[in-house]
Amino acid sequence: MKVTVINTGGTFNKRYNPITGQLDVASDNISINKIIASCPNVEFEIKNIVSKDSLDMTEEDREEICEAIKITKNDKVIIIHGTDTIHLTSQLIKEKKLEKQIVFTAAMIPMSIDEMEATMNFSLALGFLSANNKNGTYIAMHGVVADYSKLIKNKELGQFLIQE
Ligand SMILES: NC(=O)C[C@H](N)C(=O)O
Repeated sequence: MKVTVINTGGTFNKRYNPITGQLDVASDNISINKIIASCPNVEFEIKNIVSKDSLDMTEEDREEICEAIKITKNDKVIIIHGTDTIHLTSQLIKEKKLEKQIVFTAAMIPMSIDEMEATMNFSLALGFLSANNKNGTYIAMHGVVADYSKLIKNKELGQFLIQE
C-alpha cells in the first residue's frame, strides 16, 4: 500500500522549546517517523507543509493543503492537522471536489509528551486506508473513523465524538 502523509503541524507535532518555555509546532517529521518505523508494509511519501497550530492557518495555508492533495499521485492520503479547524480544511476539500481517500488525523496531546494518543489516531487512519477503497474525506480520531461531517470536536471535553 502506498500512502501520502501531508504533515501540516498541529498539537500532534508540538515540542517543548527550552529557551522560550513554549510548545512550538515542529516543522520536521520526527514524530511521524517514529510511528512509521513500525509499518514495513506501507510505502510512505511524506510532505511537510504549513507547520502551524491550525488556529493560525490562513486561507492560503488551506489552499496549499488542497494543492498538495491534488498533486500527489497516491489515492490514499493522511493529513496530520490541528484539531481546531479540521472542519474548515475539509470543507474546502469538499468545495474543490478532491476525489481521493483522504483521512485527517491529529492529537490533543503532543507526541513528544505522550506517544499513546497520537500513535493510536495515526494507526487508526492507516488501518482504515488499508481496508477502504472508497473516495471520501474522513476523520480518524479517538477510536473511530467517520465522514468528516459526523465526527466533531467537543471543545468542553477535548474529544472527537460521533454525531448521529
Ligand atoms: N489539538 C490541537 O491540535 C489543537 C491546536 N490548537 C490546533 O488546532 O492546532
